[in-house]
Amino acid sequence: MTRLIIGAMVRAIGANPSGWRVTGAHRDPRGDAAALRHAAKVAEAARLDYLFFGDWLATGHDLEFRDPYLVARIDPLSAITYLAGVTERIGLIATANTGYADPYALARATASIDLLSGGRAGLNLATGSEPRAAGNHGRDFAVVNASRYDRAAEFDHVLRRLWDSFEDDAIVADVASGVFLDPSKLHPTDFRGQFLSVDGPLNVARPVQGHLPIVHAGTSPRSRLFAAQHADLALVAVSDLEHAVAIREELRSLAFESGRDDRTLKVIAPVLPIVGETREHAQSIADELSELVQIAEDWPDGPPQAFPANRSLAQLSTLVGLDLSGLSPDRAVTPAFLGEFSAVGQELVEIVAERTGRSPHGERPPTLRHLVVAASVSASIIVGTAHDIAAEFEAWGDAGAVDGFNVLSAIQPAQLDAFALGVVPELQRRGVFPTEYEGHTLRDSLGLERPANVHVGNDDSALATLSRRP
Ligand SMILES: Cc1cc2nc3c(=O)[nH]c(=O)nc-3n(C[C@H](O)[C@H](O)[C@H](O)COP(=O)(O)O)c2cc1C
Repeated sequence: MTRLIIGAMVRAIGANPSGWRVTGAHRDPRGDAAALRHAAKVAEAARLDYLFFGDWLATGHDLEFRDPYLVARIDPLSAITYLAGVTERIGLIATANTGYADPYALARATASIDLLSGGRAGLNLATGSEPRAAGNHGRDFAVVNASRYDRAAEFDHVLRRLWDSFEDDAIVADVASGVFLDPSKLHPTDFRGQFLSVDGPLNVARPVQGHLPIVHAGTSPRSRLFAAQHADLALVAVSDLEHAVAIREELRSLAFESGRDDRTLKVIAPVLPIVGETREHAQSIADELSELVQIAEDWPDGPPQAFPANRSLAQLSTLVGLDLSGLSPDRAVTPAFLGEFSAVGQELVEIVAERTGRSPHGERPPTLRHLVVAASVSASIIVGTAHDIAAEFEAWGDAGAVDGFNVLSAIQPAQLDAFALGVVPELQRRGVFPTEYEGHTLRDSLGLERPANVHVGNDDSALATLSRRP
């Protein structure tokens, strides 16, 4: 039996493109403070391991149609700092982009949050490939993009060196003698690399956790190598269980080859469960979400320029192998119509049936809209009761496909509440998720040791050479 790691991937207005349109959903980012507080309280009461905040360094009208939560959101370091003050046990992971962040400023902010939260902070190092981010930071995108993983490796090295500036017992604060600091235990960083140059030392005490747990999310082989060499949690996009097993094996062997204990690399998959009291109830929620996703044909005068091309009957036509132009998106897929579909089209119909309960042979057949949505919304969705979802999670853990899940909520707060109050107790009943926090820090929750300070037991002249080699 596997102890799963479970965190909530927080998207304040919901992770489904139409989640914000559902009655009762949080939809105005100006009210995120209350929404984030609520999410944190609910997740902590359910004993989730962490709240995870992604990031995106640009905005625009196109994002409204793709991932509306990206349009306007609280910056992740601000979010976790805020939540550190209203929670006590749950881990708090923020994303930073190594292409644009300044390592000294980031080491300082994250060490501070770790100290303020009693050792509950984690850091997701993204190399994000959004071209508009470059313009927002006065950088050349082509340069940033070409070298992003080399810079990320240097960045991780420098962060750890900065966090090691103070030995744990460097601050003496001895009232009797008047000695505040033992200067032999404060170490310069003195790093000169290809991309980064940092003198140090950092002006914040060593984080409670020594080094914050590092997360990395990506899809390319280079991303996987970076995760294997530098991360504690690898966040991977997987299509199915077999794919997940293969990716986890690959990551673990890369970690082993790079000289690590491969068990210290935890592989986490994002998943979007749609939870209902019965299977039919869950399917009706998924059905409503599909109905509320706008597709190109919803605009009588043509969709806005920024609208995604894949959310259209034109795109669906190529998948099902039929010309659907001019048809209504609400056209039912009847058995006769289905008979004309390609194999890919038939598979889409099966996905829709699994998610929404609609079948061409039933009373409520799927429509073309359902197929467009199933083809264009890429999240890994599981629809069912708490029992169904817990059983699926357990099966993935037992198959060695993942060490845990980052849980997305389609509708906030309703779906995070349903997961926390329904699925988590079911996972606990099955013995795959603990009922209490096991320790005090995020590392404790993740089963990770606190790393030693690189300066302890080392002589600094040897380190001077090391520090110049990322
Ligand atoms: C599950 C997952 C979550 C991600 N979250 C973020 C994020 O919050 N911010 C970001 O800039 N990039 C994020 N990324 C994108 C990666 O940082 C990277 O840009 C993308 O995977 C393409 O680069 P790659 O080919 O090196 O993997 C995420 C990727 C995955 C798979």
